[in-house]
Amino acid sequence: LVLQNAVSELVLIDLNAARARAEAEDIAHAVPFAGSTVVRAGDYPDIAGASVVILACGVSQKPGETRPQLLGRNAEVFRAVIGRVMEVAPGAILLVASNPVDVITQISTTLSGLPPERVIGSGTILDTARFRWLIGRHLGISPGSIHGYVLGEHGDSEVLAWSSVRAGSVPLAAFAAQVGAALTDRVRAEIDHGVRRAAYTIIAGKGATWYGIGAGLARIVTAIGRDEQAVLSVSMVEADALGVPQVALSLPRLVGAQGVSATLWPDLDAPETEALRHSATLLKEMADSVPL
Ligand SMILES: NC(=O)C1=CN([C@@H]2O[C@H](COP(=O)(O)OP(=O)(O)OC[C@H]3O[C@@H](n4cnc5c(N)ncnc54)[C@H](O)[C@@H]3O)[C@@H](O)[C@H]2O)C=CC1
Ligand SMILES: CC(=O)C(=O)O
Repeated sequence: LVLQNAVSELVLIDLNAARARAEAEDIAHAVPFAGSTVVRAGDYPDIAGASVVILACGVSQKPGETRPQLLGRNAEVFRAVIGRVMEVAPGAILLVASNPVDVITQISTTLSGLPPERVIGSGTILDTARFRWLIGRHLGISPGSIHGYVLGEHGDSEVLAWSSVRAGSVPLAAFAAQVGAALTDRVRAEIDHGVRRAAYTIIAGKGATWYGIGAGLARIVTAIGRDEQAVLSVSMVEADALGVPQVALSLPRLVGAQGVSATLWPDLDAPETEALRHSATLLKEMADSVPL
C-alpha cells in the first residue's frame, strides 16, 4: 500500500502493541521512497472513519498445517475483533485475509451485519496471481497478458479454470501451440501443483507468505479507492453457488468504491463446474460448523 502510495493513512492495530509499533516504523521508513502515506500504530478509536479495514489478525499455518485447521482459533479472534471494528468504523469496507479466508469472510459478514458486498475476502486473488505467473512463465509472456482465474476455495479444493484461460485474446491451448510450448498433461499437473501447494512450499521454507498477499490486498484496496470496477477474483457470500446456498467463495467480481458491485459467472466446462460445486459444498459445511 505504501509503495503504491495507495492510501493517505495506514493505522496498524495488533494485540501485540510492540509489534504494531515496530512494523509501523519499519514500513514508514519506505514512505520517503514512494509518497506521503502517514503510517502509525494505533488502537481501535484510531480507525474511526476508515474507508477500508484489512483484517489479517489471528494465527497462521505452521509447516504442514492446512488452512481449515486454523478455523476454530481464528473464528474466536474474529468474534472479539469484528464488534470493535464496527463500533468505530461502521462505514468501512471489510477486507479479510485471515485463513481459512472464505469461512472467516462468511463469519465476518454475519458478525458485522454488513451487506455481503461490503465484506470482501482476498480469496483466490493470490491463487489467480500464482496461476497467471506460472502460465506466463511457461509461455514466455507477461503474466499480465494471461487472462484466467482460480475459483472457489482459497485452499485445497480450489478450481483452476483452465477452459477459459486466454493469452491476450487467444485461447490458451492455441497460443501454446503457436509458440511451441505445448500444455501437456505433465505441464498442467506441474502448474496445478505450483498453484495449489504454493503456500505449503513457502511456509516450509520461510514460515509465512508475505509479498504475494500484500500485493493482492493492495490491488483490492486500490480498486476500491479509485472506484475502478476492476475484475478481481475475490471471496464474498454468494446467495446461491451452483445450488449451494449462502456460501462465501471466490468468483471473478467487479470491485469498486462500494465493494463488490457484480459477480461475473465464468464459462466453465462440466468437470470444472462439478469441481466448483464440490468446493462450495466443502466451504458451506465448514461455515455451518462454526457456532456464532
Ligand atoms: N488469504 C491469504 O491469501 C493469506 C492469508 N494469510 C493469513 O493471514 C493471517 C495472518 O498471517 P501472518 O501475518 O503470517 O501471521 P502472524 O502470526 O505474523 O500475524 C498475526 C497477528 O495477529 C495478531 N493477533 C492475534 N489475535 C489478535 C486480536 N484478537 N486482535 C488483534 N491482533 C491479533 C497477532 O498478535 C499477530 O501479530 C493468517 O491467518 C494467515 O493464514 C497469510 C497469507 C496469505
Ligand atoms: C498462507 C496462504 O493462504 C497463502 O499464501 O496462500
